[in-house]
Amino acid sequence: MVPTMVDVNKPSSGTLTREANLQTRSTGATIEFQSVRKAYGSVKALHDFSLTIRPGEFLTILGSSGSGKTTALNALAGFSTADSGDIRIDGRSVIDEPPERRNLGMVFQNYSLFPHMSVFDNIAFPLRMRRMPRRDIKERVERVLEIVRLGPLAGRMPRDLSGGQQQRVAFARAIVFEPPVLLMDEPLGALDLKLREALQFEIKEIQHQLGCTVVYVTHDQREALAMSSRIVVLRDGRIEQVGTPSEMYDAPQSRFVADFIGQTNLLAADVAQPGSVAIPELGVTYRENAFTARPGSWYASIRPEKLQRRPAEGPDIAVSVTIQEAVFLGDVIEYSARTDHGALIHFREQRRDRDRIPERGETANLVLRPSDVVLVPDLPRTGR
Ligand SMILES: Nc1ncnc2c1ncn2[C@@H]1O[C@H](COP(=O)(O)OP(=O)(O)OP(=O)(O)O)[C@@H](O)[C@H]1O
Repeated sequence: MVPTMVDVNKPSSGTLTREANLQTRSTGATIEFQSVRKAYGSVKALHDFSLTIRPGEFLTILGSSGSGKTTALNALAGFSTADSGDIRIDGRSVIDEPPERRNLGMVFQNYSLFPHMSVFDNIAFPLRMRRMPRRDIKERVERVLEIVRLGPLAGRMPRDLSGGQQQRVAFARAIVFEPPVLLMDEPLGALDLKLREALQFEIKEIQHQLGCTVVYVTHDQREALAMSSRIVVLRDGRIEQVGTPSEMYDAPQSRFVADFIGQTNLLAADVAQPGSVAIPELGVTYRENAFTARPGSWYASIRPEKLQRRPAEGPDIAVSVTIQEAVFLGDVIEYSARTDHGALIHFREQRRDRDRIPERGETANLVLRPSDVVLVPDLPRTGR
């Protein structure tokens, strides 16, 4: 699929020279999905998918296996045709255009390098397809090799590279023609954790410099939180929530998102009247002044770091627990504990010097602020 990635008819606008300062460039395109639908037989892979991605945004499509992430990306790339709806890049409908005319850079999980070409030739390929003069090709490839820190390996063949290096080459090849949009489908999925984290950082840095719009697909919520300007959570082909990483973490709008992004404690909660909340498994009832949830059944989402062993103050909620397990993670200790009302909850503490770690069977008093409890509805699965 790689040879068809580039638009041979339309050379890229800017020319990257040695003098070019990448940091001043901003070439990202606006992408609009308008009511895109796609079904495979009776499976509705994407329902009425509408989303506007802003120029230069790093937008991550996050969801579990089968939620429709790749379907959305493939519709944008042109590898599959939407059943209905429109997709626009900078206002221009691309829905009837083949992939090679959409001018998108792409990186996939399986590096898909040309095995018979050197690193240099792999990266030069999109430029040769565009019939760029030789000297310009050399300049650009060398510059991009520098960006991905592979200069010394220009002459190597892909089989002589590590997985991380191969993925850097794939990335270099995707950005060498300065596409206004870069699509990435689980690009780091095959790499080990340390390398993945290092490359996450590098990709972010480079995207900042290039200013291109990135649409990134992953099922890894940590990766989504680390990299994105905004995240779209997909569930069964529908958008469950769109927001910045901190919005998704601090203000999930459903039980599903609260559970999917980060760790949390989810406990049944009853709102008797606006402002009065009972969480029976914690044995607490409290008032929340700034609170607007309708009376009825909700879930309380409480992040583990919000539960603290400290004296209660003012309106704080106090919960008495018995420690079950303490997991030592270096700078942080993670605990599981049982409340006096039978619920298993998790809390997390920064470790300070010489802190004694409570042991299994010890009791502890945990405290949290009412504003740290996020009430979320349990939206049912909608089905396909
Ligand atoms: N070519 C196809 N034929 C039939 N069903 C398909 C096809 N491609 C995808 N599907 C179905 O559409 C749904 C969405 O698939 P999609 O590949 O978009 O999910 P995904 O979120 O990318 O999953 P994963 O993380 O596993 O790649 C799934 O139920 C899948 O089985």
